[in-house]
Amino acid sequence: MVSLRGVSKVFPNGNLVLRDVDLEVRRGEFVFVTGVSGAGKSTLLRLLYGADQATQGTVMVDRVCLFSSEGHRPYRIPPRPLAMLRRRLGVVFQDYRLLANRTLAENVAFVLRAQGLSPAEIRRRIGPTLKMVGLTEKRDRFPHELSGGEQQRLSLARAIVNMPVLLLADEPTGNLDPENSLLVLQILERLNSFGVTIMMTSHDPYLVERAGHRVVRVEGGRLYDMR
Ligand SMILES: Nc1ncnc2c1ncn2[C@@H]1O[C@H](COP(=O)(O)OP(=O)(O)OP(=O)(O)O)[C@@H](O)[C@H]1O
Repeated sequence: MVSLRGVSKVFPNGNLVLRDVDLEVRRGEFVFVTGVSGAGKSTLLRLLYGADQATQGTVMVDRVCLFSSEGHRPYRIPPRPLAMLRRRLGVVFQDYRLLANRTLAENVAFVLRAQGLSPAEIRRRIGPTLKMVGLTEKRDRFPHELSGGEQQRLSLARAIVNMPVLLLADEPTGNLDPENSLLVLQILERLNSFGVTIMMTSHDPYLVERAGHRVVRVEGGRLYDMR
């Protein structure tokens, strides 16, 4: 599902964040990406959905090449195939990125509308998605009426409503108390049991330990397989 070969990332200001990193993630895996603040966890995920570009190496996601420096000239995925790939990905951010003036149901519907699905298909998908994240009763509320944990679960609903093959979750439990963190983890595990590949960053050792999934660690620009 994910293949990084010899990937380095240097920001224009000379900041070397990833250095010759290799990573293979198989379809259906659940992988935690750990490391201290500023280690490069978000940068790693951003390379996978094309929000940022590698400087060197090869980045492949679901058999699509996003970047490769192997030819005479670096290959960068053009906007159209990138948009096609992104339809198969779900992305969750720590800061939720919800639409404040739309209800929960509309927040979820928005993603599908942007993808051109019919109103009937959109209606059909909203119910099960909100149910999965435990927000069925709140479908007509607005984001500001939700707790932090509920807002994060809504952002999760938006990421999974298009049935992604790969879910990239950047600190989805970063702002949550232990109880809500566990709830988010359980939803991700349920998705994973349906075959969705999950990559999640976290600096919560308790959560990572408890979950028992594969762990990779970003440290000093390198990537280490921990478990
Ligand atoms: N656009 C940029 N230009 C220069 N440096 C950047 C840029 N974006 C990120 N960085 C630097 O790259 C490093 C890695 O950042 P990144 O956000 O990937 O870390 P992280 O491990 O996700 O941290 P956190 O856990 O705090 O979210 C940091 O030192 C950061 O300052």
